[in-house]
Amino acid sequence: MKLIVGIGGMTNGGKTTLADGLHRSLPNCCVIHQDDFFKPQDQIAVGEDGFKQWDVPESLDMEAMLSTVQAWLSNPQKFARAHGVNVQPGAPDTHVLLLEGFLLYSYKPLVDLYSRRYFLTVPYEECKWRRSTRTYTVPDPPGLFDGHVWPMYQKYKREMEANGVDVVYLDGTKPREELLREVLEDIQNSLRCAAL
Ligand SMILES: Nc1ncnc2c1ncn2[C@@H]1O[C@H](COP(=O)(O)OP(=O)(O)OP(=O)(O)O)[C@@H](O)[C@H]1O
Ligand SMILES: NC(=O)c1ccc[n+]([C@@H]2O[C@H](CO)[C@@H](O)[C@H]2O)c1
Ligand SMILES: [Mg+2]
Repeated sequence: MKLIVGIGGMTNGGKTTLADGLHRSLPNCCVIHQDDFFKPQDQIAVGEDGFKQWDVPESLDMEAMLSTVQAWLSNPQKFARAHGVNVQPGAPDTHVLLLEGFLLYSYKPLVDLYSRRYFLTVPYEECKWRRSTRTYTVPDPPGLFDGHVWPMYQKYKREMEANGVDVVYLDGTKPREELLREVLEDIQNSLRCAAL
């Protein structure tokens, strides 16, 4: 049985933290990080606002991300081994793929492949504060959060809702352990239901 789970939501909602926790807790579980599919810096458009447009789907090579998902789908055992995930010999033949990223539900060819779509959010002030503590491979220039990151987040979330994408919202201000427990139980339930 194969289950694809999306850990999506806003920047600094806690997606990578949650995905890492799930990865450690679930057997035969692989993770694909959307941030690994950013195009090189010189291919990122500069908007009329003067900011590099990182937070739009065009900044990501989503075809490459889809190919990676297809490689997992065609042979999850082989994919797991190639990515250093121990395949449990005696365990039921159950494989989970976690996709983790900030624009998971805006790319049509992927959107129907998820068995479950989570969406982490925190309030604006918390998001802005957490972001200010981070240094990305290309550090945020002054004003990027309010000028680009936040408006694009709102735009693509509105679009997702208008398209009727079914997501489970998670409150990213809850303690890490609580979020992990909640989502882990939910995934384990899905696995049990799918096995019936
Ligand atoms: N449940 C939580 N409560 C408080 N802080 C958290 C929680 N989860 C993660 N954090 C902190 O918030 C910051 C962002 O976490 P994380 O990197 O997991 O988020 P992300 O959604 O993957 O962000 P990015 O947009 O950079 O991919 C980190 O400093 C992390 O330690
Ligand atoms: N990983 C990167 O190459 C990169 C470069 C510049 C900005 N970002 C930010 O990452 C966040 C998603 O995790 C987005 O909000 C980008 O702004 C990433
Ligand atoms: Mg992250």
